[in-house]
Amino acid sequence: SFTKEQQALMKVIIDAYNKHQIPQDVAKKLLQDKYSTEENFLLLTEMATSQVQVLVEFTKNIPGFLSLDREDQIALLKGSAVEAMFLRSAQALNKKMPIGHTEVLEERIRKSGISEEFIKPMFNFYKSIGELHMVLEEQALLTTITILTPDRPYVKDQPAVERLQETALDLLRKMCVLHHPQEPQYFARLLGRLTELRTLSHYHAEMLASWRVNDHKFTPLLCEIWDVQ
Ligand SMILES: CC(C)c1onc(-c2c(Cl)cccc2Cl)c1COc1ccc(-c2ccc3c(C(=O)O)c[nH]c3c2)cc1
Repeated sequence: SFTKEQQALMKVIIDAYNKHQIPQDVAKKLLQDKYSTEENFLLLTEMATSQVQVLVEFTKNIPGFLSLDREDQIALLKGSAVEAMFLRSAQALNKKMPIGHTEVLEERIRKSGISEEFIKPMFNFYKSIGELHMVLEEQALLTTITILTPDRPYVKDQPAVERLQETALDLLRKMCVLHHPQEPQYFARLLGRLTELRTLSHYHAEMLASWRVNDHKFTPLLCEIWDVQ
């Protein structure tokens, strides 16, 4: 059973997760009929930029986040942006998006100039997330826990971040027991995805480098959060 504080925390996180979504008009652009590698890259850049804005707004709603040292807030956002976007794009690809959206997003990711060596682990991850059949609360808490990772580069007050992350981990553990009573290992499986996210984050740094070699341009927001250009 959940304490009063845990119920309040879950409500705040779920409301923020539902409130901060990519605007429909941006998501709809995925359906336009141009499928060149260039066009796919431009659309994905627009999605990522919109997703980062959504991520910043969501993060500001995490109880305790705005009380952290300001520079640590930036370090946590920069350190978790790629992982949070893997989780969000995984949920988009696995949820029954409006007809055709899922296939279109997958198609554009596969044909955006990402080399095959990264496509494989990326779509294995998407599949492994889909197989978990997470409920919304688990998705929102897993994203929260990823953002509140204490050992990101340049975080000064790690214990303060640890305390916030532990609160979210306690809540996620109970959520897993509630929604997956037949699977005592479910919580451990979810945390295993966080390890896979770190690996993907390293692949992503190489993806960025290879896009840049081919003179692909990113938006100012992405350049800032990914320290490129
Ligand atoms: C700069 C570009 C080329 C880039 O670089 N690395 C990655 C990238 C890639 Cl290719 C894969 C994983 C992570 C990253 Cl950062 C990307 C593209 O990133 C994204 C981010 C997020 C979405 C995304 C999210 C939600 C939804 C959604 C819903 O919620 O209803 C409906 N449509 C959605 C689309 C798509 C693409």
